[in-house]
Amino acid sequence: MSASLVGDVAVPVYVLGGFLGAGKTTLLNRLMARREAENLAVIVNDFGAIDVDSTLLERREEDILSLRNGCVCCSLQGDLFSTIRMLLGRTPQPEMIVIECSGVSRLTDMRTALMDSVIWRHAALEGVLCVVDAQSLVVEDEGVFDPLWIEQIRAADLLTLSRLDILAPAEVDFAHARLRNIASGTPVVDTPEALLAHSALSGSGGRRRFAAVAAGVEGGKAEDSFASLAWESERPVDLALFQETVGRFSAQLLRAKGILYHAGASGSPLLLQMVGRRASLGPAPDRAAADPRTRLVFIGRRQGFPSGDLAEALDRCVVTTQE
Ligand SMILES: Nc1nc2c(ncn2[C@@H]2O[C@H](COP(=O)(O)OP(=O)(O)OP(=O)(O)O)[C@@H](O)[C@H]2O)c(=O)[nH]1
Repeated sequence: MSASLVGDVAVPVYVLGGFLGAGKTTLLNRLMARREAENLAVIVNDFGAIDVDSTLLERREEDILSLRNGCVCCSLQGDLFSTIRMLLGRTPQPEMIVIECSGVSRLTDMRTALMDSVIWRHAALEGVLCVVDAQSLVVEDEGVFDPLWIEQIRAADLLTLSRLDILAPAEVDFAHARLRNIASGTPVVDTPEALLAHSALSGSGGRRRFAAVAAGVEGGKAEDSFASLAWESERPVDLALFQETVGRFSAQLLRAKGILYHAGASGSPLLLQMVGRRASLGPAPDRAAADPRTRLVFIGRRQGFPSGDLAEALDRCVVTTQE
């Protein structure tokens, strides 16, 4: 790294991780809304080939940098370092860099990557935060928890639960208890305010703690166990047929998201969000109109991922004649 590119004080870096659809982007939006005045830079990593997350972030475009089609913890590590270097070369430098990992990033690998001796001196990892879907903690059997999900939870300095708003009080207690079983001793905070006040995110304790908890993890790249399909269309889709198609494939998918242009009466773009079997179609953010095409990403386990069949079925949803 060229000395002329960097300042004297290391820029703090925060890693935001969590499994597919856990609520990372939602939380980031909430955190950024509370730190509006600051000169934050956000690096968003989408596992799929289409960048959906930066469309969903309510922040000035120049603050958000997108890395897609892989994971920043492994295949996109070189791109991550180049992006951090580029940010450090800005005048003024960002006050803080937040990296939103893809849902299949291994957080221990992120720690190791960011401990690179040169990067560390100029962009210092202050804390790793993991968002955990409380609803999954409540409804899933412990035996089916994904090993990557467990790894992400255990690698974090700080945990936060999402979807508490849709759980009953007893379920919230149950989710907390289950989380303590997986990662006893790691602090858990429930609100953005508490998160921002926490030492692991305020620069007062993260680095020391970080050094203490860094640990190796066996095995190949986490992303090798997952596959994604990026599907785009210039023409609108038939909404009913699309919904039926996604429903049919949902058992083979872990996550789907993106912008949908349909042939319905209003024609305004929709935002698809599917996490596990839970799917919703709501109004797309205004900035989606800058790129008036349907652009969707589907993610599942590599084994048995229905890439070809799903792409063909989606192609059949495209409206070819005016009805
Ligand atoms: N009710 C409720 N819904 C939430 C909460 N957090 C996230 N969601 C919803 O869960 C879906 C996925 O949220 P995202 O924030 O996009 O999740 P993500 O972890 O960024 O997803 P990936 O980057 O694709 O892994 C969206 O439909 C959100 O609106 C929450 O605290 N409560």
